[in-house]
Order: sequence, then C-alpha cells, then structure tokens
Amino acid sequence: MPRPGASRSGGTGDPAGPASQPGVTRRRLLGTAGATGLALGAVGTAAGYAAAGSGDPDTAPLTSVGAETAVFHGKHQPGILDPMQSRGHLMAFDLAPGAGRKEAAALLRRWSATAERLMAGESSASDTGVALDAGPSALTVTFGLGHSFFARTGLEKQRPVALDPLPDFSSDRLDKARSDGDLWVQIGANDGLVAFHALRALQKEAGSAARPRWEMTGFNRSPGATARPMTARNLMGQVDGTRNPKPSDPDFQQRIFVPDEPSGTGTAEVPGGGSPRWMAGGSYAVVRRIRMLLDPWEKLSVTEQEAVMGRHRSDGSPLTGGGETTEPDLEKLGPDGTLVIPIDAHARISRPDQNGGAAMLRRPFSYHDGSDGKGAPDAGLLFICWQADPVRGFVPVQRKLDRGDALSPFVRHEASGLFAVPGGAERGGYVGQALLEG
Ligand SMILES: C=CC1=C(C)c2cc3[nH]c(cc4nc(cc5[nH]c(cc1n2)c(C)c5CCC(=O)O)C(CCC(=O)O)=C4C)c(C)c3C=C
Ligand SMILES: [Fe+2]
Repeated sequence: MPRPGASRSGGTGDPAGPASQPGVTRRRLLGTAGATGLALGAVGTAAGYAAAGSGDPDTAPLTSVGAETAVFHGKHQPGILDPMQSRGHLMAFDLAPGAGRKEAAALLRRWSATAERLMAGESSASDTGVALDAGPSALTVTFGLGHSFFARTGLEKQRPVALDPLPDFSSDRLDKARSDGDLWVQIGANDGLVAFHALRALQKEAGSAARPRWEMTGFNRSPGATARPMTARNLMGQVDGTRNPKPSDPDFQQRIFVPDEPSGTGTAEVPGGGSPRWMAGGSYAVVRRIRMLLDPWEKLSVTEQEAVMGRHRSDGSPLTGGGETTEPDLEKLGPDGTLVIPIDAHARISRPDQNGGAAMLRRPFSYHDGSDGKGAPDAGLLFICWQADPVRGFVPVQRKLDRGDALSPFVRHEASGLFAVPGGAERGGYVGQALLEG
C-alpha cells in the first residue's frame, strides 16, 4: 500500500541533503509495493520500510513503532480515531492583527500540505533535521477553529451554534491566557522528536499570519511497554478509557461526527440548527487542562481511591465484580446496605445513562510541567473529548460532575477550549476549505 504523499513532489529548498528533496522520505523509503499495511485504527505499518538489512542506516529496517503511518486525507481528520500516541503537543494560535480570511486560508493550506508530508515521513519546507532517521511514527496533525476565528475572518454567519462558549462551571479555575484561541493544532506521535519536529514546522509556517497563544505538551504510555495492548492509565494510576464509545457501536458516527447532511444551517439565526454543511465529517473538540492534586490523592488508601472512581485500580474492573469490561451493577448493595459503587463515584455519574444519553470520545494526554513552586506537582490530564455537538456531549456530563463528583476534590480545571474540527481535507485541498472558499 503506497504511503500517502510518498511520491508527491514539492521543493523544500532545504540544504539538509537527500532527505529534504522532493518526493524523498526522511529515510529514503524503499519499495512500498510489498507493504502489508497492518491496520490499527487508521494507523498502518508501512512494511515497505523493510530493507536489505545492510548496515547502512538509511536502508536498515525501521522498528514497527517508527514505521506506523496515519492517513491525512479522509472523511475525518487524523488524530480522532487513531490510537493514542505516546507524545502530544497542543497549540493555539491567534490570527495576527490585519490577517483575515485570505491569510487564514493560505495558512491552513500551508499547514495541511506540511501535515500531509510529515505524516507520510517526508521532510517539511524548512526542515530542521530533528526527525532525520525516524519514520512517521504514527504522526497525526489535527486542525481546529475557535469561536473567535469567525469574527476575525468575517465569517460570523458560518459559525456553528455548537461553537457557542461553554457555560461556566462552579469548580472552574480557568487561566484565560491558556484557554481558547482562533486556531488549534493537535500533534500526536509515538516519538518525541517526530512530534517536536512537526511542532516547529507548523510554528514556523504560521509566519506573519498567526501568533502562538498557548502550548501544552503531553504523553501517554509508549507502544510496546506492556505485554499486550491495554487501556491507558492516567497519572492517578487508574485504567482510563474503558467505556469509550467504539467505532463498532451502532450510534458511534452520529455521536462523534457531524453528519454528511447536517440537519440545520448551523447559524445563530437557526437556534438548535446543528452544524453548518461545511462541518460535514467534522467533530467538536473540548480541551481541558485538568490539574490532578496528586499529594492529597496519593494519601488516600487504595480502597478510598477505588470508591472515588467506582472501579478497581489494579485492572479497572467495576467494584461490583467481573473484569475491566464487565457491566457495573449500579444497584448492588454491600453487606452494610450501602451501594457498592457509591452514588457520587466518577464512573457512575459520568455514564451516558445518567446524563440523558450524553457521550463523548475521550482521547487525552497526561502532562507534567514541573512543580507549582510550593513543591506540589503541576501534573494531570490534557483532557480532549470529541463529539458531534458539545451540548449533547461534554456540557451535560461536566454539569453533573460539577454538582457532585467524588473526584472533584482531587482535580482542578485550569484551562479550557472548544474548537470546531472540520472534516478531513480532500486530496489537493486543505482543512477548512469548504468554509473559507464556500
Ligand atoms: C466531562 C467529562 C469528563 C471529565 C472532565 C472527566 C475527567 C476525568 N476522568 C478521569 C478518570 C476516569 N474517567 C472515567 C470514565 C468516564 N469519564 C467521563 C467523562 C469525563 N471525565 C466519561 C464519559 C466516562 C465514561 C463513563 C461510562 O460510560 O461509563 C474512568 C473509568 C474508566 C473509563 O470508562 O474510562 C476513569 C478512570 C479523570 C482522572 C479525570 C480528570 C482528571
Ligand atoms: Fe472521567
């Protein structure tokens, strides 16, 4: 299976040698004809990397981690359905003073071209060489548009109702400087250098059109670190992600993605009108930087921690028994006559059946930014969730959590963003084209 973009042309003007020449991958990709493309979500393993086995570092086989390739073009943008990567960067940009629709379109075209090249393991226009020697490493780049983007570009009439600001929650402690933004970029890769390389390329290509607003760096477990593929753990030690909606669920598409023919115009003139047509195949990302108060959390006994969550710490199984994926028995009483899964346990009150069916796809990164200056770790979750409409996903669940989640005393929401993430770019096109040229 040829890797997307592997034979595309486009000069780089970079002096870094063959790896930066048009159509040449960073590792001079060898014959892709025999590639098997081992499907893992949208990520595949480019078996075409397998080489003659000489000692030549440019032709030696890559490990499976380096060879994994995600697909840039498609109905949905990458970085939503792909397996979570071990490294992540989140960045928000604001359009520069004087930059409008034309500049935004040119920027998204540049960014999309670069994302396509880098995801295929090719070099970027002003390659720094940071990712030389490495394969694409399951790199994904995802672009989103914030509420303020639409006024800046004169496209208010196209702004989806679904992008209306999130309500205030009583437990919010939000830093506005690290919240929101005109444009949002999510980068994920299974190699820290590959992810950083993409970050620098996109930052430089913002040029005079957009200025960085905030940046966050996150991580997850490395592929292969466990004996078998397992659900992720967060920095509280919990198995996190067990009950995520699955693509095989009958209602998965309608819960997570805007349909091909959105029901309404999605404009403010049509309340509840859903999403506009340019969002077909797109999704809405809610991004929350949630600090974990790890010192008090780690003082709890394991039994106390498990009561907060309603699940066992060891394997994520419900307190009512069974394995990780066993359905919890929410009515079960213990010998003392109280509920085995406490009434305020996080895993109880966040369920769709406790929130009018509200559901979201959670795809977070952990983060650690040193300490807060008083000795407590500044660590937690870069919570990212995906849904077709935040009013039927994140908002009702967070309202419920805000009212009485047993986890609340141990977490603090410190930054927030809501972004419209358009559908995937067509070949030769760019993300957001239907909006900006529609
Ligand atoms: C508003 C949405 C949510 C926020 C914010 C949130 C924060 C948060 N969650 C954990 C850890 C776990 N969450 C789990 C389940 C779970 N959480 C949410 C939503 C939010 N979580 C949902 C919708 C669900 C699934 C509910 C269900 O369908 O049963 C779990 C249990 C395992 C799992 O299903 O993933 C854990 C663990 C932390 C640490 C956290 C803030 C830092
Ligand atoms: Fe949760």
